Amino acid sequence: MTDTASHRPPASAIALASALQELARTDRLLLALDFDGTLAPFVDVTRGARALPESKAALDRLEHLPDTWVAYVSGRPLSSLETVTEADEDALLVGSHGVEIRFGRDGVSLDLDAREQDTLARLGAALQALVDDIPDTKLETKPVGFGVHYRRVSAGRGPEVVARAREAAAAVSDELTIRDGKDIIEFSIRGADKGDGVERLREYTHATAVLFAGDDVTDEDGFAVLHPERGDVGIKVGAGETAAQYRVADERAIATLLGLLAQAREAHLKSSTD
Ligand SMILES: O=P(O)(O)OC[C@H]1O[C@H](O[C@H]2O[C@H](CO)[C@@H](O)[C@H](O)[C@H]2O)[C@H](O)[C@@H](O)[C@@H]1O
Repeated sequence: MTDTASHRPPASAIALASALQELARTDRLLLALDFDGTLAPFVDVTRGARALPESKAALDRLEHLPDTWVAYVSGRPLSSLETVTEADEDALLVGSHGVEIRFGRDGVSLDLDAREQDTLARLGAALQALVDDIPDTKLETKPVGFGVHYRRVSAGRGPEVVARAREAAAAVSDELTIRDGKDIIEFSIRGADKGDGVERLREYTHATAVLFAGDDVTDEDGFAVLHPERGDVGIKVGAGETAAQYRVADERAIATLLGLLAQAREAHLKSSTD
């Protein structure tokens, strides 16, 4: 097998603990975190998802420390991300897979042109007709696209939903960005990705090292822009091929790591002011 980043087995737990200790000592630390499947366990009702309390507590500690930023990088629309993260108005949020950005009180304007608005309207109509026709599917409307959810569809019928959604979308436009997620297929009229979001965050915070964690295929764009040789740390949550250096089992493991990182960062900042 070729030793490309995505085929290399992620390093051990001991190596990860040591990388986090090193990360805690960086001058300007950015945590850029995927939400669903990384901080929050999956649930049927999308607006009901919340970060595990242990993760939320660790992130609250971290975001109150000097030279430390916590950002959420998600496929969710910003409005939905604001709700589920319970973020305050200073939060750093990247929504819609990198298309929507809200850094603190600076808003975001998408300025869709007439052609984009038309494509969006026709795409919405086509996918709405589809979910109306397939029981237990649901359409999620996003500022630049739509997600067809099929978590509640009976086992084994997912591929059929995906195939029919692809077909319906293809009839509208052949220029869509298509993302297969966990029990969701998404179509977007704009093509930014989570890597763009992480890069924007890095520029905005002037971070000297970045932690990015994610569970899904779309998070691979985030791992791809990391620089491990400069101290960045990428953590894949769960199974699947990845370019991340490290892997953990689930959201609970992420909560534990965030607690350890908060402790190490607090200790480092305290020792540098003593
Ligand atoms: O980038 P993420 O923060 O991981 O967001 C990815 C998608 O998350 C949401 O859908 C997923 O979570 C739902 C709630 O647990 C679950 O019901 C669904 O099956 C999952 O696909 C969100 O609704 C999507 O917009 C995001 O793209």
